[in-house]
Amino acid sequence: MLKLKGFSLPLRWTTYLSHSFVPVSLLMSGPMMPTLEEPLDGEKFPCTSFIGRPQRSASDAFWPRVSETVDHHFIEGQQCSSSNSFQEVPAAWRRQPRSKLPADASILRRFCSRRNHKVVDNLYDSHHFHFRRYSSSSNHVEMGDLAQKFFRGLPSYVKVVEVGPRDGLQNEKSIVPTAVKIELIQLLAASGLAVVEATSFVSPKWVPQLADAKDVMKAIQNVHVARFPVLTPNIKGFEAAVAAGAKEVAVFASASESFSMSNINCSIADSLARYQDVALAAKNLAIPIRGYVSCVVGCPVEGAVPPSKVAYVAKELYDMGCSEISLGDTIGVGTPGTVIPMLEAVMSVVPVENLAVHFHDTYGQSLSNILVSLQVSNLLQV
Ligand SMILES: CC(C)(COP(=O)([O-])OP(=O)([O-])OC[C@H]1O[C@@H](n2cnc3c(N)ncnc32)[C@H](O)[C@@H]1OP(=O)([O-])[O-])[C@@H](O)C(=O)NCCC(=O)NCCSC(=O)C[C@@](C)(O)CC(=O)[O-]
Repeated sequence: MLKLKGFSLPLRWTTYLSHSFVPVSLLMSGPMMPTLEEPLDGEKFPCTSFIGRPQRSASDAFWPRVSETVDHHFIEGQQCSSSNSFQEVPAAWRRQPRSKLPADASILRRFCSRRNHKVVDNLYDSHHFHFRRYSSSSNHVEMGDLAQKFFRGLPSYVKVVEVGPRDGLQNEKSIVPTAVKIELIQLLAASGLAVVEATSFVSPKWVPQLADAKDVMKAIQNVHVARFPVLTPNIKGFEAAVAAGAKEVAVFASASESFSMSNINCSIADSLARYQDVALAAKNLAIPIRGYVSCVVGCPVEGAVPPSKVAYVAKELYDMGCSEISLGDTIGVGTPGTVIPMLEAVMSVVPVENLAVHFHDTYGQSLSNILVSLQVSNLLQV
């Protein structure tokens, strides 16, 4: 919990990376693969019963929650969580809750500025740190060489898209005051984050938490240090977003039919048709549009999702004009063993420069998934 303007802000950080991927075809070879573990056994992931619930108006009606203690934890000094998570988290995959979370705005500032270095810089800093540590000791010269070889396989540039104010807050039951959201966005931007996904122009009946999207956008119009894309599920949302001052939008499809129905109340095909309209309108106004694909490795209802389905949806979004396709492990069930073949399939149809990854940390796999994604994207550059 963060306290901002006297309000306890239940932040949920989502890691969303966009970076220069490089097409790769020989991904499954290498000594790493046999040691990979799956957090869940079998084809089916744990099911939730939220599909087909008559009551969809509550913000958590389609996103099952985990308890606060499971949900909030830190990985390498960052608060990570998954808003789109299962209720049942296998005990073996639970992490210890962080006992001391930042408690006021000044701590949030420190926290935010540290996060500015997260994933991009934290990832690299920690790698460099390990490398220096190993190579500074004569006992570890060999390890230094190994580390050097290993980390040479990472891209030199990674773009981070912060999605906390949107993805982090969208499932919170208690409505976060608009002023708190605005301050959060301002602080994130002030910390140096170049892209902060600010809110969603979705139906307030489906996501009451973000019903103040217009007011939030209005209040950040004078913040010029960052870009503030917003989610738009249809042309109505797009028009409202543009009227509110949005200069970038994102559409969100799914690789799972069940999830598509549950999330946006239509089939994958219908959603793609809707997004065609949004993409056309965005093109006419020269507004950059990004596309998410949800459930890229697993769906809470359908279980494992075939990489070919992800590739299909990603390609459709790319072809209609999405300049960046974000591949979302919506429920955090991905592991390097499932993420790599998925990336391989998508990279065979969408240029790697146009891909991004979005991992939830439900089972503590997000950092390893990010790492393999970076490695996969850079493999041909090594
Ligand atoms: C898509 C709809 C709108 C379809 O919802 P629907 O009920 O099928 O829509 P409808 O066209 O029948 O309209 C119903 C009502 O909603 C209104 N409406 C219709 N559109 C809008 C709009 N844009 N903004 C405001 N209001 C809207 C519309 O005007 C009407 O109002 P009424 O006449 O009943 O008063 C709904 O299902 C919806 O809003 N879903 C959004 C759900 C959502 O935001 N989910 C979380 C997104 S996160 C995600 O998907 C994953 C991601 C991106 O994080 C990556 C990852 O982790 O995988």
